[in-house]
Amino acid sequence: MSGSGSVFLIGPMGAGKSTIGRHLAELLRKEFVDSDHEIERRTGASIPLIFEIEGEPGFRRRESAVLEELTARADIVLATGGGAVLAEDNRETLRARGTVVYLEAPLDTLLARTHRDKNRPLLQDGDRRGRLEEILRVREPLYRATAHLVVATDHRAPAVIAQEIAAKLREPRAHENATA
Ligand SMILES: Nc1ncnc2c1ncn2[C@@H]1O[C@H](COP(=O)(O)OP(=O)(O)OP(=O)(O)O)[C@@H](O)[C@H]1O
Ligand SMILES: O=C(O)C1=C[C@@H](O)[C@@H](O)[C@H](O)C1
Ligand SMILES: [Mg+2]
Repeated sequence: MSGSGSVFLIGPMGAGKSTIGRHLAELLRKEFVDSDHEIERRTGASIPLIFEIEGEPGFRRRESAVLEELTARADIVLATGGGAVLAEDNRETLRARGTVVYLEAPLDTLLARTHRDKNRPLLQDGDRRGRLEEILRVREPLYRATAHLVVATDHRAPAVIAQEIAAKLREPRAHENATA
């Protein structure tokens, strides 16, 4: 963890990174930035279209470039994309430049929260449960290894979770807990 004052939210699709991030930024009086939105803004294309044209590898290259830039900023709350932890460079950068908070939720909750959304190309059609299960199997250890703090998000409103994160961030040394 650095002294940048920035907070980076990680976790799978539907964990609430974008939603909770906005609340948290307001509470902490920091700027809120969403890396998925930033990628869309810079390319002028939606995430599904980027996946369609450039494939997942193309999207991941854009994601890493945007993360490299955004994580260098001080005093922001950053909602990362669900796959941000897949690249080792991203994991190292996140951990070194801010306090990393893993928002976790059980599979059924994640499925319910991403049920209607058409903006997540990795969860369209077919066996959504099977795909999300596989995604979690691969990523869960990476989320844990990258996080300074782990926060459960099930059965609680985003604003309440944001308050809990803000309180934890105020605890001396709490965010120094290394899970890696
Ligand atoms: N704690 C919560 N309780 C109930 N619903 C929630 C909670 N957090 C988020 N949601 C809802 O779940 C959906 C997904 O949340 P959000 O878009 O913030 O997830 P995300 O982690 O940013 O996902 P992605 O990685 O795909 O960007 C939204 O409709 C949001 O309103
Ligand atoms: O979990 C993922 O791999 C993704 C999550 C979203 O935030 C977007 O970054 C994109 O849909 C990919
Ligand atoms: Mg999001």
